[in-house]
Amino acid sequence: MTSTTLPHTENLNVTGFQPLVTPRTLKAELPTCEPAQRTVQASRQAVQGILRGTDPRLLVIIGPCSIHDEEQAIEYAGRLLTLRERYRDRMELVMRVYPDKPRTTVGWRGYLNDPDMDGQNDFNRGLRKTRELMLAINRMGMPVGTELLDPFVPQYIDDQLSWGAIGARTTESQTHRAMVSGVSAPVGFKNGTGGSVKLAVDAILSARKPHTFLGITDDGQAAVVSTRGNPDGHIILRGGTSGPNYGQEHVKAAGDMLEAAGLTRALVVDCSHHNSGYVHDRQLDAWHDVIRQRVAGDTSLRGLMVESNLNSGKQAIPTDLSQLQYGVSVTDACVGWDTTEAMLGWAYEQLK
Ligand SMILES: O=C[C@H](O)[C@H](O)COP(=O)(O)O
Ligand SMILES: C=C(OP(=O)(O)O)C(=O)O
Repeated sequence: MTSTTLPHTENLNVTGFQPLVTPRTLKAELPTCEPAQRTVQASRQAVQGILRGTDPRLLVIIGPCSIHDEEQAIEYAGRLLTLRERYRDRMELVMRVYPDKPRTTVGWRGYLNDPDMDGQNDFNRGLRKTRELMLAINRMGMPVGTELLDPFVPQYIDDQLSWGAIGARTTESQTHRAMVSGVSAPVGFKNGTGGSVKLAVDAILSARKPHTFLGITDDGQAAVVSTRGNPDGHIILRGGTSGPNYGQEHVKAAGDMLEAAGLTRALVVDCSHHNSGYVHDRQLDAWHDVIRQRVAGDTSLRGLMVESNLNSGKQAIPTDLSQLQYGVSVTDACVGWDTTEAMLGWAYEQLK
């Protein structure tokens, strides 16, 4: 067979390649600064201390399900910062800044993937805007936590993260476990969507070890990446298809599983997702229950996650983006600001 008659066998389903900005270029355009670095360093240490049991405070990761508007995110960060400072002797507040969203099937994949919400998927602009936003929030003094989904992304924002998460849909993925082994901040693994906590325990064990995998360098060169291992992996209980898993029996079972694996009995509970049945106000049930368990003496409960926004509920993304409602989630429904304030104030009193 001559080359002209060879069948075409590659890139049959690929429609394009576009150059990606390098991490070094982006960091040169948006360099970190002393106030941001101080926020990150202090909060990482606080989170590590809470997870390792040397800091008795409660970790609270709270904020919108997804970011879609930087001005609203900054307004939320400013309000949360006031509460962070007010409650800092009993709680370490980290803001959920989630620009990279996993989807069950398809849907808008977030500010990092499609910052203009127009289906153009301008990743270069999304990465720029994401780094710019995280830097601005850290500069204010508000620490940032995010879900790490696309394996290239940490190279662009690792220096801005106080805490990271691997989502329920990717906790079992070897790629994500290996990626976490190189992340500079503590990272929580959600239990699987089916409810399996074992997946998250396996993920912690894997991410603690050194790994070698394929990634990119700061210069955007494809590379074989070698890592040291991340000692601060932990479980995030988020419920599963069979129901919530924040009750006492589930918390005990997860703690026992960690202990049997030789790991610290340290848990974060996500009040949202299957723990709220995706009904935003039901996050309060988990919030109250878990804080009561902790106050009653369960020291394995180190942290809580809440999906909260300026305004409550959720909205579908309209074709005409000028119709978007201000401060309302475009992914999962969130509690609004008044509820957020009341939840944190109540917890502060209970944690006396
Ligand atoms: O946290 C947000 C969502 O639960 C997650 O991105 C999955 O969303 P979907 O089931 O609407 O695709
Ligand atoms: C997608 C999220 O959660 P989960 O992975 O638990 O569905 C999230 O926290 O935004």
